[in-house]
Amino acid sequence: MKFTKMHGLGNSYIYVDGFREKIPDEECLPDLASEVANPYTGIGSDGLILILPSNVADVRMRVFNSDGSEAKNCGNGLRCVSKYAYEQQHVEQANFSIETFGAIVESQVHLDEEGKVSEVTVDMGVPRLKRKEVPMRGKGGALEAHVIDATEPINGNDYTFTAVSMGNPHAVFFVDNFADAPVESVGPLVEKADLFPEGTNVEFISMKNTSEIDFAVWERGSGVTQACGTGACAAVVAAVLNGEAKKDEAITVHLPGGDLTIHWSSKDDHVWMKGPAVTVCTGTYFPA
Ligand SMILES: N[C@@H](CCC[C@H](N)C(=O)O)C(=O)O
Repeated sequence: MKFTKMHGLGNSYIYVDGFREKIPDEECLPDLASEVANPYTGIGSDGLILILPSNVADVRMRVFNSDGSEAKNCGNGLRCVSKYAYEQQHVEQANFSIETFGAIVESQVHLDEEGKVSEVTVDMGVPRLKRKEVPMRGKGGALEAHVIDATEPINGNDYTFTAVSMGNPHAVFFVDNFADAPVESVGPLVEKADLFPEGTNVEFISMKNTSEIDFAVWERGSGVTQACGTGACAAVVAAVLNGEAKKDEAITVHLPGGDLTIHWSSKDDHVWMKGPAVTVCTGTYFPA
């Protein structure tokens, strides 16, 4: 199976081109994702992404985490899929659409002087804020309410966070001491809490000022990663909802792997993400 390894700020996936390659049977995909992600016996990545033809958009993206679970969205993946689709001429224009699990997003590639895609802007759509949309468990009217700076019990302790869906779920924690953010202790505990029927990605953020955010993440299905594009969008949404940042202002999110520029537009409520996409290598993988 031919593959391309790409990363967005160190959040790396193995990309398989379904326009050219026969994609393995559906039931094999979770195991394949775990296998290719393994740094010792596989290629090494945060998961697997399929680039596929679409009936409703120019390209379709499917994302599998390194534990084999399928995710509904991936911001860094969208930028890498955009670079791949443009450079491999699956699309002809610099602006095109990508089908994700349940949504269609618009992407625009930016070229360097050699005509290669260096950066990509993606319209990440409208954040979903209702408890039932995240999704989070709750009763009656609470399911319609937003979860902003809310304190919820998890495994007998109280945790305060803001919940945002960017097509996938995020629990965003503001931390005072960013260097000591409990990413590896609180991250997995919240990821798998019963409160989140589909699990959640968990972000720890700290405002440097009103236009810069320090960011660390525990990703659902992959653990600590260098970057999470949807997580960075959720962080900006959480910052605005908590009065720490403003809509329509470009916010720089400092992730472990580098910076993303995000803004939440008041015009149409859409969140926009701009950042790099990088090709690491291509090769042939021999499935077990
Ligand atoms: N790294 C991604 C998100 C990948 C999926 C996520 N772990 C989930 O299960 O929702 C990004 O850049 O957004």
